[in-house]
Amino acid sequence: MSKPDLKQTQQRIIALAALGVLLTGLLVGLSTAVPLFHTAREGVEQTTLVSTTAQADALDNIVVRYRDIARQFTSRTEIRRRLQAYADGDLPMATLREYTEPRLRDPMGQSDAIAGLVRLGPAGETVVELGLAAVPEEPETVFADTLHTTMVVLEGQPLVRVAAAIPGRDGERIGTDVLYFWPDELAGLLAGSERFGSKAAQFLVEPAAGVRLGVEGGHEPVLAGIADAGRVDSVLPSLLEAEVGLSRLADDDGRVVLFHAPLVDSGWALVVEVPFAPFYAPAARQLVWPTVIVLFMVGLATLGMGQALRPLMRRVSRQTGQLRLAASVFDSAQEAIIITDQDHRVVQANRAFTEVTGLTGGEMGGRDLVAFMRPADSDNTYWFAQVREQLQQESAWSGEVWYPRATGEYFPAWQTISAVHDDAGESLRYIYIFNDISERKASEARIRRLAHYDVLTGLPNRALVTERLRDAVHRAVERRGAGHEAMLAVLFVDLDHFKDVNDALGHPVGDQLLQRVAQRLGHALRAQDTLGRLGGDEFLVLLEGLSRPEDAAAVARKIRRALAEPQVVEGQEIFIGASIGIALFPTDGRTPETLIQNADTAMYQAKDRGRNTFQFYTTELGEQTRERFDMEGGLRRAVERDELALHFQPQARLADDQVFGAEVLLRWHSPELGMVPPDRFIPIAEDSGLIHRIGHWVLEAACTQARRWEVAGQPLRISVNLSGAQIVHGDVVREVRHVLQQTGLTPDLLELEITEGFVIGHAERGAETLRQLRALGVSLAIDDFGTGYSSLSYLKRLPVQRLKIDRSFIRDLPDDADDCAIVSTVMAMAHSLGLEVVAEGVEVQAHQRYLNELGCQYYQGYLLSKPLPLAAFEAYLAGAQRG
Ligand SMILES: Nc1nc2c(ncn2[C@@H]2O[C@@H]3COP(=O)(O)O[C@H]4[C@@H](O)[C@H](n5cnc6c(=O)[nH]c(N)nc65)O[C@@H]4COP(=O)(O)O[C@H]3[C@H]2O)c(=O)[nH]1
Repeated sequence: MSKPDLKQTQQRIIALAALGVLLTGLLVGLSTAVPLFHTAREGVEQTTLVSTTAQADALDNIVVRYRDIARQFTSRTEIRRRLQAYADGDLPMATLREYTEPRLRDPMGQSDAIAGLVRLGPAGETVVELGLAAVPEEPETVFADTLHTTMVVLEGQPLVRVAAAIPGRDGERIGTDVLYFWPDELAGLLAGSERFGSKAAQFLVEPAAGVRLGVEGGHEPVLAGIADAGRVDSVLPSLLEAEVGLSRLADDDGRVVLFHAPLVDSGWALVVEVPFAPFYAPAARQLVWPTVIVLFMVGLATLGMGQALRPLMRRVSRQTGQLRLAASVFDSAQEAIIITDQDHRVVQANRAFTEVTGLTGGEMGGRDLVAFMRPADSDNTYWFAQVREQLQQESAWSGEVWYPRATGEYFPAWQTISAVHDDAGESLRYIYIFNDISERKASEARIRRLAHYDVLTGLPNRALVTERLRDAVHRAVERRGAGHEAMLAVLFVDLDHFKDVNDALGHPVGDQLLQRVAQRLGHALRAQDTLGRLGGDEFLVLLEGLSRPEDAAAVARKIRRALAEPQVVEGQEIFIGASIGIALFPTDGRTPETLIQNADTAMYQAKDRGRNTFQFYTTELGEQTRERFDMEGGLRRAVERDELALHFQPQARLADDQVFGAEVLLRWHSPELGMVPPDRFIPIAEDSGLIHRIGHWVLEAACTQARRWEVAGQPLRISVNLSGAQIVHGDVVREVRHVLQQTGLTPDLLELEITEGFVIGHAERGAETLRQLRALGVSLAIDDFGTGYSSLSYLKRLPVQRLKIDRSFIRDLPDDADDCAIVSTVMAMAHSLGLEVVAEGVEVQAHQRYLNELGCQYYQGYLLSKPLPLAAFEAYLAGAQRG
């Protein structure tokens, strides 16, 4: 309901209530007033009836007197005797008339009321007629009674006529006296109508004759037919019955009340006609004050009710507001809400429920919600019994359930059930509120998966593998505790030269290769073995339930065989080997961390042994690893601590021993480890990335020195060793350019040596970098030449100027035929490519001679000089110049 609607409803309620109070008040008023009015009305009516009856009696008395007068006339003995004689035929009419006339005139004259009289003989014949009188025209009616009273009009005068029978000797009628009376006395009474109220009128009615006597113009009696005065007509039946009573009439002339009372003797009746309104006005007036009081009280009650209703309405308004709020919360809530009865049957469901499930509240109405949803643990058939128990104890339950959608598919939901109790504490309704948590669960699963699985290969990651290893160790410890044998093996698998693949073919190819390797490793292992990826090109295999170390070796061989076949990635055939380190529980470690670390150490040893092989962990290996670790730490600080130094080994022409340059060789004087040979620390520097800092230092120091010699007028070409890592991962071109600019050294006084192994391993990218270096004006030499089987065609594509024959081929010259063949082949090859050759490790003159014979141009070696510190080298140079 909107706010204006609510206001309207409130106003309507107040209006209805006020109307109710008003009606009630009026009803109460009426129920009081009506009887009151009736009583008052009956009072005035009764009073008027009594007056009417009294008036009737008064009139009756007059008529009775008329009748008595008539009787007195008839009873005069002498006159009656004469009439008897006449009746008997004993007296003639004339005599009778003569005798009677004066005797009747006399008494008639004594009463003003008598207008006239007629004495009739036995046959109705007129004996005497005096005053205003006439023989009745309806003898049969008149003579039927001994005394007959009626109203007549003679000569336009209304008169009361009383006909009295004159009894004879034997009681028979011998004559009749008909007396006519002036009705003035009657009219006098009829004129005094004020006592019945203003505008009241009285009528003396002779019902049998159908006439009535009224007055006009104050006292003038008027006789008229009843039919002429219609109102009296309507009470005629009651008048004929001689009843006392009243009638209320309404006609075109208005409303009147007719009171009537009989005149007992004559059969006449008095009818009093009073106009309605003024007659009942006094009765109505009695109602004025009670009505005013009732209305006043009703008004007060209405006002009071309004006041009483106002706070009630405010409360209703508040509650309506709350209800409206609750309804809008119910309908606009994000959560699905279902209200059920105490048997968990759906009463109502909100819009969110429909949105989530696709089912409407109508479809759900009356459904058993417990049967509708499913427990999160589908095996738990008693779950709702537990829910019910908790609802009874705590009135609330929350947990995961599964709901169906309209499509039939189920989804997980987090649900809260609350029991809503009535005042008696009986649970009447349950409110189910739930959220669709399918997305949250999916992302949780995703996060769990990300946290435990490697994205690239889908294999368990380091965390999960470590966890599984921990579990396996735990199980193994328990088995051993129970007296059983339990051996575990951890195989640390590291791909050989994977970095080269990445560098040469790009990361996408590297990633695909890793995926293929993961698949092959997976196929090579049993289902119960664990395979994981630790990162980069490192994989870990966990083997349980081994009975001897050889079982682990067998698996390592299987892995090698699995990888032996070349992998084809994006059309390229890639041979990838793996170095595998094996650590065993319990001999090589009792915690996951130790086992993994020791397998890693063994893997390094396998790499050192020439790669693509496996190695069991040994205690000595552990020591080497520690030493390696210590060395890396020391090396890290070596540059700052100024522990590095350059040694220079002279290079000379074979033909005349003329020194033209020197190879720069790095030396590390570690305060902890003493003098460390480059063969030991350079690989560590490469592995740890320190090679970039160290290489830069060497380049800078060597060029600075060479520039000093150049400036001093003793230009010497220096050969600086470059590590493969510097070429591939660093920005060696920019670095060399920068150092040359910084020192001012003429570029062709700088030669960079790159090992043959590196050049072969990094065909394309390496060649490009060499071309850029060459473009700077420096010369390039391939170091350790002969160890890598470079092909002639391959060499042709590289911008190198010099080959340095590895000293391992020089050492046994000229006695070793193979070495002689290799060296002479290299010489021929170099010659055909227009490359110069430097022979390394020339220790004896036999070497020198032989090489000279082969046409080798340059050499270096102990024969000439060992690598020398700067001062010694400069002294050597000075001596050589002098020599
Ligand atoms: N037996 C014998 N040995 C001789 C003879 N003449 C020279 N040598 C040794 O042979 C090595 C020649 O250096 P390399 O082949 O470039 O081999 C170098 C080079 O690969 C690397 N290295 C040395 N300094 C650096 C450097 O500054 N940067 C890089 N990246 N590598 C370096 O360390 C390797 C070993 O260097 P060193 O121990 O100085 O060993 C040097 C040198 O002392 C000889 O007549 N007989």
